[in-house]
Amino acid sequence: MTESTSAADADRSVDAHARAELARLRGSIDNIDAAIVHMLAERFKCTQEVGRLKAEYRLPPADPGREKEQIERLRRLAESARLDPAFAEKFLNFIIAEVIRHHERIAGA
Ligand SMILES: O=C(O)C(=O)C[C@]1(C(=O)O)C=C[C@@H](O)C=C1
Repeated sequence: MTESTSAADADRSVDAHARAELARLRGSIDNIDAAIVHMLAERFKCTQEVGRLKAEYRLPPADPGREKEQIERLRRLAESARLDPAFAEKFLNFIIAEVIRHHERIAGA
């Protein structure tokens, strides 16, 4: 075997290793994304019920006091999980904004 052939072999095996690692990590990412979708679907099932309850009892769609507690709790959880708390807060606010839109639609129906 020549020197250049063995260098090419080494390159190919690094490529194969990198491709295998990428495929493995992407497999886990796909599983995590699926879990997130399922968890969000369950959360929205609960909030749809909350929306119907609030509409029935003429309660306001948004509850800023509850949101403040949720954000404080989620920021603490994020910190202990080494996740950026600002990101966790933004993510929760994004979800809650969508929930409030659903509540408003239910109340207006
Ligand atoms: O807990 C409620 O009152 C809800 O309507 C649910 C929820 C949420 O998605 O967590 C949404 C809107 C409120 O402002 C607070 C919390």
